[in-house]
Amino acid sequence: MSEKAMIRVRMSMHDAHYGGNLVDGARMLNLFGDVATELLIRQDGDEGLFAGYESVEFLAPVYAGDYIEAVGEITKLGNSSRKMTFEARKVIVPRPDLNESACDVLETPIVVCRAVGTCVVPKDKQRNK
Ligand SMILES: C/C=C/C(=O)SCCNC(=O)CCNC(=O)[C@H](O)C(C)(C)COP(=O)(O)OP(=O)(O)OC[C@H]1O[C@@H](n2cnc3c(N)ncnc32)[C@H](O)[C@@H]1OP(=O)(O)O
Repeated sequence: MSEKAMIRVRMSMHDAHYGGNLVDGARMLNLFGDVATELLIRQDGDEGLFAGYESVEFLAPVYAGDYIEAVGEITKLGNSSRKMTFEARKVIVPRPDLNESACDVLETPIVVCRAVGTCVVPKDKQRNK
């Protein structure tokens, strides 16, 4: 229906929250929020507001040092609602087993999180009618 939006971010030691430098799952929702904002700006010329998620799945662990690509697209346009799907994928991983600075680009990205959610842009703020 609409174009996709994508951001790519490296998880830092600041993002690590649990043992073994595991990153909090909420960090993926933080990325999806920025993807949603871009989708809404492209669709409506407005940042909009996130109303809610109907599903969130954490499918693989994320660690400090991983590069995460978060993508999303609008799948349904309501009057003021915009339903979206999101996917976060791990595309680069550290290789501490080789040495402290070694990293690999993954031939096949690992899907770490999927979500479906709805944002709202009130009618009077939609600028791309
Ligand atoms: C991009 C990321 C941004 C953020 O993260 S912002 C920070 C987090 N979000 C917020 O702080 C938002 C707080 N919530 C609100 O301000 C309000 O609450 C809303 C503006 C989200 C909605 O308020 P109202 O417009 O008065 O609600 P309605 O008139 O009942 O519904 C408007 C449209 O939105 C759909 N909708 C409302 N809630 C949900 C939901 N929880 N899940 C799915 N859809 C929802 C409805 O159906 C309808 O749709 P239809 O205009 O197309 O007919």
